[in-house]
Amino acid sequence: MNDTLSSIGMDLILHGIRELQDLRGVLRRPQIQVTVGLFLFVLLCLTSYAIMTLTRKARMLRKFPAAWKLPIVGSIPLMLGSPESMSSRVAIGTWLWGRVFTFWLSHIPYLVITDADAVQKVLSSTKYIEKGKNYNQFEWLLGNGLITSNGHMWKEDRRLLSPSFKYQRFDGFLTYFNKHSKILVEILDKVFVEGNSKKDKSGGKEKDVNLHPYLSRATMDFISESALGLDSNFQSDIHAKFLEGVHMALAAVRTRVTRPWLTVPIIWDIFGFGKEEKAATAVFSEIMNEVSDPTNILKRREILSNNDGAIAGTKPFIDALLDCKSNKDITGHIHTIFGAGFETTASGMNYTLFLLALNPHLQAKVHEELDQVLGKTSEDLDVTFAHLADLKYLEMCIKETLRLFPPAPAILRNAVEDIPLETGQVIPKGVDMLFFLRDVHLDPRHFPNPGKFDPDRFLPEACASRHPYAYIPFSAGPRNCLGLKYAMVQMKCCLSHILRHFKVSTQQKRDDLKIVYGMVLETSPAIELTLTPREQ
Ligand code: HEM
Repeated sequence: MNDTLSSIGMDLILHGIRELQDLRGVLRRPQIQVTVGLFLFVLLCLTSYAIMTLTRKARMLRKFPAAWKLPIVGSIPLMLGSPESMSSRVAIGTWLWGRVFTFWLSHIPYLVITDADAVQKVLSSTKYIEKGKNYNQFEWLLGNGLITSNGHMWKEDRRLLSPSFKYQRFDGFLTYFNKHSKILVEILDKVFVEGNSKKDKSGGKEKDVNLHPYLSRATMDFISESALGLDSNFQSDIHAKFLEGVHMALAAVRTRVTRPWLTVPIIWDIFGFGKEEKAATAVFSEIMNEVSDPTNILKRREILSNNDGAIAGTKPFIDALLDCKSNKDITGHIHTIFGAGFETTASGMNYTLFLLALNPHLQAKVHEELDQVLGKTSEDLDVTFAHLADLKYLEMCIKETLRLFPPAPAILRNAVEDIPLETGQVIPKGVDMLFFLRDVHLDPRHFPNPGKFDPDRFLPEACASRHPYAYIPFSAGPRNCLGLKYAMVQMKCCLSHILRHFKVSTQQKRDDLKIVYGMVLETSPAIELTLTPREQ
């Protein structure tokens, strides 16, 4: 009996193999290959057409204007082109389809939002605080903490971190900001005054210099000491490799953001991006492991218990974190604060200096204010909170800069439920919403002649009558930037030191620069400036 069964089984297997061989033979014929290929293609087109038109999401999204789309690839062809042209393509999209439109990344729909009313509807709500799906690719920089977390975890983290970002706690931070700003001024003095900047070969004139790396290193020192209470001395050259790594990794993020079809892991690796990205992020991780090493945390605990090394009144972020259950949690939060806090403020300051260089008459007003508030002499002076409160025009210049060059150019949210808009349209549950902050800021309904650099837009009376969500460089609502006040104090303090000592000029024009949307807003080419001592 068993023999009969096994021989039948054997026959069946042999029969199956023969059938497969026949099928392979058939499939080898070119006509059949073309037919099967065509069949699969049509099937794929029909499936993708069905997803883009018949699903619940698609039917609800039909109420919104939509970017042109094709079966299978969706609106991806509109993304082809250099990363530098992405910002102008968003602007063209806004012009063609309005301030809320749908964009299909293959079969995945996104809603691009740059309308202040729609922004307010989503960002002001405590319900719509879930981040979009794409944040995991930023984990190397931002850690696995507040910025990338969702739901219950986010609420816990926000509750834990919020007290340490209270304005009253920043008194001590000013000590750090003053100390490292003075070091920065000394370094810049060497670069520009002691002739270390390269001469322009053609005219023998001083060549403009990219200040961004100097500003980044200074902001790393600010954040390092504010977070840990320990001086990591990033402005010395030891960490030069680190910035290189960060900028390489940011370039990889730019590629990911602007060419999402490359980010399928296998394609990413085949094109060699994976290797490059790993090498770049490894440099950053190395530094992160060093600064947020548990031994540093222990050292900080020791300083606090001995109370001998801490600057009086200074409470670094880590003090608020020492209640965390594990050192691993503390390390994660420190990583997030670092990642969020250095490139953003370095960019904000670089763009402010650039726009003041292009507008010497406005720069003169800043200098006048600095002379009035801080005194004309170049004597060593620490900027205090009282000074900062009086530096109103400088603050208006920074705010206007963040409107035109918001360092964090875009944010993502996921619709955890249907979101009805005032217009009658409903954002369907599950769709990712993409907010381009610079494009929100360039709406002429809220900022007439939007491209013009005009700090007076931030006079109190002008702000009072403006739409509350027309200006959102730090995002807005319950999930806004926790470091907003910290960032403003830090940028004002550091810029007042730089501008007290130097006049800033540039040979570049605004039109020479292309805006590049990545994780941080960049320009191509990089901004280059010349600093001249004011006392000369
Ligand atoms: C000019 C400087 C800065 C700008 C323009 C800026 C902008 C932003 C934006 C737009 C977000 C929202 C991100 C999103 O929803 O995806 C954000 C979140 C955040 N920022 Fe900033 N930021 C700046 C500086 C800082 C600094 C210096 C720190 C820390 C010291 C910081 C800490 C954070 C944190 C922790 C979050 C996450 C908040 C949450 O999800 O609850 N930021 N920032």
